[in-house]
Amino acid sequence: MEVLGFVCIPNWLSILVIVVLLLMMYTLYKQSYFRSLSIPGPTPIPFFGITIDIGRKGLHETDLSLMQKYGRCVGIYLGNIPQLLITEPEMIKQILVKRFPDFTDRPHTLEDSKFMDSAVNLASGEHWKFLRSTLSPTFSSGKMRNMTPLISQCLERLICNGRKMSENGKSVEMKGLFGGYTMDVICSTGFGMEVDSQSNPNDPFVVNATKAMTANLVGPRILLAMIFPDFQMFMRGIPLMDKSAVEFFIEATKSVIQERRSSTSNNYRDLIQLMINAHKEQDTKTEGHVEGLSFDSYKKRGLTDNEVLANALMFLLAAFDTTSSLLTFVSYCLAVNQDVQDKLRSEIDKELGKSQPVYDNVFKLQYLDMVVSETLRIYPPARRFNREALVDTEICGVKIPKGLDVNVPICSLHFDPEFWPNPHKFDPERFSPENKDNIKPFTFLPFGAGPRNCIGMRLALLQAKMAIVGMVQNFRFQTAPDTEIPPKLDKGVFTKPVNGMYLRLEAL
Ligand code: HEM
Repeated sequence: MEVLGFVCIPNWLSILVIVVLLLMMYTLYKQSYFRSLSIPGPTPIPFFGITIDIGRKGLHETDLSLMQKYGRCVGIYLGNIPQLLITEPEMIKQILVKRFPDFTDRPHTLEDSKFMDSAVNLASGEHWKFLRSTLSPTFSSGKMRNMTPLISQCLERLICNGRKMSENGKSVEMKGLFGGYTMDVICSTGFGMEVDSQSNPNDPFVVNATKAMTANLVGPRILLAMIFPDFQMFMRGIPLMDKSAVEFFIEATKSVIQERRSSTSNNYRDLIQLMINAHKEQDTKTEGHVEGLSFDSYKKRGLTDNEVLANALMFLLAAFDTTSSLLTFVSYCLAVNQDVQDKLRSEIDKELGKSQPVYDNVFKLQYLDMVVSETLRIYPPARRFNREALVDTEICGVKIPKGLDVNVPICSLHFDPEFWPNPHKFDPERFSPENKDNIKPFTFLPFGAGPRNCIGMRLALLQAKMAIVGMVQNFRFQTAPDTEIPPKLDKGVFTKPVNGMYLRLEAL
């Protein structure tokens, strides 16, 4: 191609320049979204938005500094995907509770395969309503009480393992120890399976759960989806989660289902049995989500095979890392705050002595609840959750267009000095009966809020509280020379110690 009659540019170069120009126009157009809504936020880097910042500083630091600089309602771009970050309690309340019908769904940005759309955490509209109401009874207080003996067995193994590991006086890696306990609880309460992953950290359940949780968030699939959100439908076949790990869990779940269907016993009380009971023989080949199908029609249709599998997998993934992280950080906080540990041990001694923690006594321990709450404030296992605006709307004077991905950055809320004086200080007294009423509603959200909050909250708290009581009755958590203080944290969505959590367990 000739330019001005004398400069000759090769055709490939002209095409390249045109493509680059078109891509620039695309990204500039996408990244002008918040300007037109007059929502403040950082100037995005073309194509990447603020992803480079997140990669460098981590999600926690990035979210915190954005709130400090731009206020409680910030517009950011994940690549070219606009996301609204909200830390204004009144807005959060409106979105999660008061105007819930306008924000029922989670956005399908960076979504996984079609298969996982049938999991309750990703499902939408009437389909979500049907799944949530079918699965919710598994987490009722009656069901939790029935699950207590199963959890007690796992706790006995935890204590026994703690003793073995601490015998040589060396430090113990707590995330691994509690990971095994959490996995055992999930397998027995979710699948009716006895798995001793605590004695065997190489147990395939633990290995595959860890693999499945480590979604490749810097892989080409994610980068392309962030830069070209309009073309996501062409990327859906490429799974986010490790394929072999997902296949492992699908096969394990299928064999439990097969066993149960051929069994005549009706003694099973776990999640998988509840789902099997909600499965109807007719129409099992229908895809999970059916456009336009009403709640009543879903109920009539029953759970499909895919829905049973997807929700079994979700149950495992949602429960494993979150609950084991909570336990890991509680043990760390008790080791570096010996006065708090002493006070907790006194409460346990006074209320329970050496008797076993069970459903009816752990929820009565007030100081235990204060310690767990303060740990969840400083180390919320999940750092963000989100909703999608289903209509064009306005909340507290902010225009929110249909389709916008609205995020609640939990850490920013939990570290806001206006709501939490001296926010970096570990102080369970913030949650004492006298102080609790001063906590501003919607500023403490480790489990989210509203009709779409964490479905497993009660189970997570039960198994975590039982484990803390059991451990404090039998050991003193102590720091060791290899304890990292403060722990270096993972930069992603989940709060975990990057270099493990090494503590000494002094047997009592
Ligand atoms: C300490 C442990 C846990 C923490 C901190 C946690 C935190 C959260 C958060 C922040 C959300 C988003 C809530 C919202 O959008 O309002 C959530 C949702 C969810 N969690 Fe948990 N979770 C934990 C344990 C569990 C367990 C044990 C299970 C399952 C047994 C579970 C299953 C789910 C599911 C299915 C959802 C999606 C609910 C829906 O979309 O309807 N979680 N969790």
